[in-house]
Amino acid sequence: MFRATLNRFLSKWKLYRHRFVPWMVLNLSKNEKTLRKVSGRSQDKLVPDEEVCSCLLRLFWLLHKGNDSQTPSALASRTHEEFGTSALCTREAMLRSLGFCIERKPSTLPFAGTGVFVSKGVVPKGATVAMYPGTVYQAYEPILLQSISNPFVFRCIDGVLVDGNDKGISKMVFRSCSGRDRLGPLLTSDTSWLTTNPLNPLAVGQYVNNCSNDKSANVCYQEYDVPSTFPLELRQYLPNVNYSLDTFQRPLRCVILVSLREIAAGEELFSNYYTIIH
Ligand SMILES: C[S@@+](CC[C@H](N)C(=O)[O-])C[C@H]1O[C@@H](n2cnc3c(N)ncnc32)[C@H](O)[C@@H]1O
Repeated sequence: MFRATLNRFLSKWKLYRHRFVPWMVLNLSKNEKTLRKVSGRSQDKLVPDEEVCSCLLRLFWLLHKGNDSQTPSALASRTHEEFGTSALCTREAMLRSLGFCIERKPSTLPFAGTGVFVSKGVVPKGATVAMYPGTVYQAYEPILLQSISNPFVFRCIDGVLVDGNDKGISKMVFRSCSGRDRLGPLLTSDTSWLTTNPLNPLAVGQYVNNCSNDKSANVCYQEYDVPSTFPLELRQYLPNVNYSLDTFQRPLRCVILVSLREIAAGEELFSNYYTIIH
């Protein structure tokens, strides 16, 4: 009995420790060696930034066309129920612009909670399948409090952290930073990923589970720094925000999930939590 509980705790810890900031800091160099061994190509982008950008723009323009009758502040003040009725439209926009839909459902893995599945269409190899939403912290910024018991903190290769937790203090921080950065009535980030029906249907990447021996990775993480040329009116669909105002000048870091092979409808997405991205 005690042994079974201990084993359960140890296997949970093995998955969580890669998201626990003090552990990450203490194991940085060791991790990077392991990660390089696991991923083999820790430095390379699978898909060029231009391709990622054009895919996001295709989806965002379509979402925008559906929403342009409403002001950004009206969109921001929508209730969960109103988002619920528009979930169909956002999925329709995703299917039309990308050729597939994804959604959150109970994972096929026992005790793994929620996972992300392809629900319609086929994901081709090298497609932008999801985005990792959350507050972006530079390596020197304070995140210890937010990271406690938080399995959603993602570390990029340069030490930048993305907190994709949609609950508690993480949720409050995201909302507050997003409100701070709005330009008059114009929003520069999307807070609806904190609800059950994100306006940007890609913004569920934080729920992708880790691969295992019998469920190999079909997606991997890749950094995408939003260029200054990214249309201002479409920034309201980006599910990331900088923690500090002094980082407002640098390109916003987004993390996307790229398909490693063709993925059919019904399949669950799995990443490798060890994979370092660039
Ligand atoms: C970033 S969250 C992923 C979303 C999570 N499934 C949920 O419902 O909140 C990471 C956590 O999911 C669970 N998890 C992820 N991959 C798993 C796996 N292969 N087996 C068991 N649990 C897993 C672990 O609890 C881990 O700490």
